[in-house]
Amino acid sequence: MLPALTMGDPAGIGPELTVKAWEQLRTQGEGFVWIGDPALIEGIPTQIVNEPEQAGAVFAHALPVLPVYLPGPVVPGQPDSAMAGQVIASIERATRLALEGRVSAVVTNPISKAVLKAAGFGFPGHTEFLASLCGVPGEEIMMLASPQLRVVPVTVHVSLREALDSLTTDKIVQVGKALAQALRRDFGFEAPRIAVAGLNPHAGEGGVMGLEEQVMIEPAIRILREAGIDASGPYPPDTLFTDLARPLYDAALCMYHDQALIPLKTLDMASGVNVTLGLPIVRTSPDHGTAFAIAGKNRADPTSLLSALRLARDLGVRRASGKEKRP
Ligand SMILES: NC(=O)C1=CN([C@@H]2O[C@H](COP(=O)(O)OP(=O)(O)OC[C@H]3O[C@@H](n4cnc5c(N)ncnc54)[C@H](O)[C@@H]3O)[C@@H](O)[C@H]2O)C=CC1
Ligand SMILES: NCC(=O)COP(=O)(O)O
Repeated sequence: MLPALTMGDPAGIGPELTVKAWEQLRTQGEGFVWIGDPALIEGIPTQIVNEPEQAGAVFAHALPVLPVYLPGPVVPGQPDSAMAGQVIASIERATRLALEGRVSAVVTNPISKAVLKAAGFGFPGHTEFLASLCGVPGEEIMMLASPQLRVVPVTVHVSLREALDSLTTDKIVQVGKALAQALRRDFGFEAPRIAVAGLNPHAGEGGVMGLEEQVMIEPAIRILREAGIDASGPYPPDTLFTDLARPLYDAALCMYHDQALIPLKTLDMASGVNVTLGLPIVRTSPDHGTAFAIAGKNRADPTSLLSALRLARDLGVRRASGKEKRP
């Protein structure tokens, strides 16, 4: 079974990444089925398939496409909210196929949150939309993973002010527990070590630089530890991601989006992968966005998409073997 790769924003770098991924994978016995408008694909052969099961036999000689036709022409770098319905339909179809067990995973090309919102899309991004499509709204966890670091932000796509207001002990515990479970199930850690970041400079320095560590984060760590999870901290965020610190934990639980994503992307944006934990299906994506400024210029680096496809395969294999072992 192959993963499904969604179209993403047609004016972004998704089509070019799809072409480059096909070129790299076609001789390696791996593949994917792309759900999008074949008119976006340039320079390589495409073949329309009616069912995802046909894609494996096609992949070595053409990009297999489950078609979703756009309502008009696309200019690279110029997003158009008139395309939003098809962008969303591609994600919906991939998810449905994954829930039906007909594709091994959903791998998403980047979408523009602002463009979709302008068209009335009611979700901050894929992460929340996929949880809703899978019938588990609120259980989604966003992880960014690279060979050097795994990070999970407790609060995600909200303003920094809103992130601070919405941070609670309960939320940190909920995300920490889900993270521990995913590290066991999906990443094979028997006793995962979770390093919890502080919120304030110097993790509050004993309350001199903020009280959130004492009133919110430390109690959460205690609850996680009482639940048998190897959580520790809160650690000063400025040294949590150094070369010396990273080998000491398997994932960092961070308090807000940029606390998590800045170190990951600075260390290795090319290999970073976004993984949605807490879903009944496997979903990965590149860690970057639509990169409109370079769309259509043959400058897009497919490494992150290739990493996302590889991780989707590995997670699928691990979940399948976990199921086999259960009584
Ligand atoms: N999973 C998703 O669908 C994601 C979507 N986005 C969306 O992407 C849009 C643009 O976001 P930005 O913050 O500008 O981030 P971005 O990742 O699109 O671009 C940041 C910088 O990195 C470069 N870049 C990104 N990917 C690249 C690649 N594969 N090869 C070469 N250069 C690359 C861009 O040219 C730009 O200079 C936003 O609308 C955002 O919502 C952002 C992150 C993830
Ligand atoms: N910054 C990460 C990000 O935007 C992920 O968005 P999505 O995968 O939820 O669409």
